[in-house]
Amino acid sequence: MRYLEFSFKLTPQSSDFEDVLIDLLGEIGFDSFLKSTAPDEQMRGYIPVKDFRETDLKNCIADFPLPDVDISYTYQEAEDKDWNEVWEKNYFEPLVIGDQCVVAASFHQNIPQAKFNIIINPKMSFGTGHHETTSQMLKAILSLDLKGKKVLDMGCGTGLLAILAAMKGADNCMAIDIDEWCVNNAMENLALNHINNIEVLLGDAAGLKDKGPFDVILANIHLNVILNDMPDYIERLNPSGYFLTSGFYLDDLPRIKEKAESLGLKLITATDERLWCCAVFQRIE
Ligand SMILES: C[S@@+](CC[C@H](N)C(=O)[O-])C[C@H]1O[C@@H](n2cnc3c(N)ncnc32)[C@H](O)[C@@H]1O
Repeated sequence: MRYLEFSFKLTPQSSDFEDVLIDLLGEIGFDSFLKSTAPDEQMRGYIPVKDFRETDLKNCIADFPLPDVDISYTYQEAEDKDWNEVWEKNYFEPLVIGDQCVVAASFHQNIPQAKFNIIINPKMSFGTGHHETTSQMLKAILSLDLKGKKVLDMGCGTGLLAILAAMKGADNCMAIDIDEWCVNNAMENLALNHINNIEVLLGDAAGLKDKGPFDVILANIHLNVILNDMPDYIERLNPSGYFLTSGFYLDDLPRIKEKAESLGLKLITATDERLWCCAVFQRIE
């Protein structure tokens, strides 16, 4: 898939402002980001060429919710083939969640071992475990007993969450993403981890009608998709089943909770890291 690579200059520069911009860009089709790691370095964002509409981007910047932040950008076409190398050289270190879970790439050396060892070749797909939403989802999955459970991972990205669920004993998992690149990358990652009980599909909530039901549904996407598609997800969730969701800010938890409660869910736990929230709900009706 052809991508555009954007460099965003935020003045003043701040990691929190970048997080807010990432959230907004996610809503207009950007699906991968590299935050700045040094003063004067520019944050980068990636969007499939087919999804880019400059008016959406201009509106997004004009409506930026924090006052006194100036945002400018430049862009160029990114070649798919470069990205694995960029990650490999600069960004992707193994993620270690205590002695429970390690996420590493096949090019890493001397990887620490844990109960669940996952290999991911991230390419352009979101979901190496390094984003606060993914790492909180991993921790939430680690806290559940998934033996024999049917799991749905909506917005699977690299497939990382579904892979951990399968390693924890889940059965008949399904992983779905709207982006063909992610679907291919997820299938590659399943093979790398020798997982053969996850079906990966291209699509969104509209394709769920004849699927499931599921005991556990995972959805780390973003606020608008979760609010909009939650009824379709929950229709496929078994009684007492769990809905684990992230991709939104802690400030938006009340909206997510209100929607979830209207669908017969009860909030069990909510965590937050660097403004990002992850919530675990259980179906009580
Ligand atoms: C924030 S990433 C999460 C990836 C991975 N599940 C993780 O936890 O790291 C969101 C993913 O959702 C996908 N996505 C966006 N809108 C979607 C929709 N309406 N239905 C299904 N997937 C969607 C994107 O392509 C992207 O791969």
